[in-house]
Amino acid sequence: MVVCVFVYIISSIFVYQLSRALSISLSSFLLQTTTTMVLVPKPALQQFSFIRNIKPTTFFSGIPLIDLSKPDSKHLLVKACEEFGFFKVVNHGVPLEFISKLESEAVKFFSLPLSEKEKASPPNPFGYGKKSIGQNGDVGWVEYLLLTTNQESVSQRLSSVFGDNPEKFRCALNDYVSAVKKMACEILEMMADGLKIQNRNVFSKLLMDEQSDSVFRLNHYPPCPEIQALKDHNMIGFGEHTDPQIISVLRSNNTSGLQISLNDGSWISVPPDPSSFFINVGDSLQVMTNGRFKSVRHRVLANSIKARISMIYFGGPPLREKIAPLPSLMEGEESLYREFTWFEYKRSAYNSRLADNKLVLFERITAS
Ligand SMILES: C=C1C[C@]23C[C@@]1(O)CC[C@H]2[C@@]12CC[C@H](O)[C@@](C)(C(=O)O1)[C@H]2[C@@H]3C(=O)O
Ligand SMILES: O=C(O)CCC(=O)C(=O)O
Ligand SMILES: [Fe+2]
Repeated sequence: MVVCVFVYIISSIFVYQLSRALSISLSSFLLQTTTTMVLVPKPALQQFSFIRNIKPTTFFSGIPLIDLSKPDSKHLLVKACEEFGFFKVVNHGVPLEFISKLESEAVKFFSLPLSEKEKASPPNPFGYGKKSIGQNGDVGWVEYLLLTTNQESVSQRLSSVFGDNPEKFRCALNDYVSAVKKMACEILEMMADGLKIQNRNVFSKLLMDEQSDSVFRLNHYPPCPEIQALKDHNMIGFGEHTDPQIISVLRSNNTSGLQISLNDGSWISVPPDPSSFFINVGDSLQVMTNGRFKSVRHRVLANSIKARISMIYFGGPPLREKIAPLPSLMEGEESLYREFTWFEYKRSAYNSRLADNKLVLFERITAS
């Protein structure tokens, strides 16, 4: 009893201190972008989510590393998708020039005054967004640009933001997306080989389809100096989730923040590497492999000192495509999921919160 009262008092003091720490930061503050310092009206930090750090951030050294120039890598690839649903690739063949050109366009865009960036709002389905993620109440310490990879439709709103030279942005985007899509298809073909599937295009053809519903995203996480005062707390930049598509290809600058969840539910920090790509298995690939590959739960924590910029290509199938476990992978197993179209899944995923398990609605109820 005495212990309970003591714990209650201590935790009340802690909650009070934390809420004070957050409310102190309610006046205006400087938001630093990578190139400029701008005075912005002070966001109420209480609106953001925080997580408690159990131990200081240590980088995980066990992230599978796949060298795409080695044909043998297909077995390592399969192992990585089964164990982590996540791996890093080197010798990827994407020209560094394409990466740096798009990164500098992204930095230029995010350094614009808010009123200019907001000309490309709202982000539904494509455009500029800030703080709000999706349409169901999720928030993060992030601003972003969501784009379709369909070349013709980089929207008019973006052209107005890129004013004098929208072609430069469009060109950097097209070069980057084409190269990354090619790499994603090579990876998917190596996966199919590694899984001994006869048709090695079974996954890649979905991204190659003219109607492929793929998305591209630029995220900018400004530094948040105020979290330094919180010592054992971190602010969420992008809340935990799995990506709904088949495969996601992520590249970031040299700022940390990305974490993935392991099978035991623990979170590990991914050391940033601007010259490599990180690959996530998405929900749709989990279904097509009947759960053999795991779609990885991941999140991004805000950094107190440095801005993080990430660019992610989400390779998705055409809307009409039926998604179901591949018969050749079932080997007498029961299907864990009922068949659905990508349209159905996307609609359901986009009606859910970031952290929700979106596949649960599509699982088959088994007899046991
Ligand atoms: C809260 C949401 C944002 C999201 C749509 C959703 O309702 C659930 C999935 C989210 C996600 C995660 C991966 C990609 O960043 C994204 C573009 C996607 O396809 O699914 C986002 C969606 C979004 O930001 O609109
Ligand atoms: O910005 C990042 O590093 C990851 C963001 C992410 O997971 C997403 O946009 O789906
Ligand atoms: Fe993601």
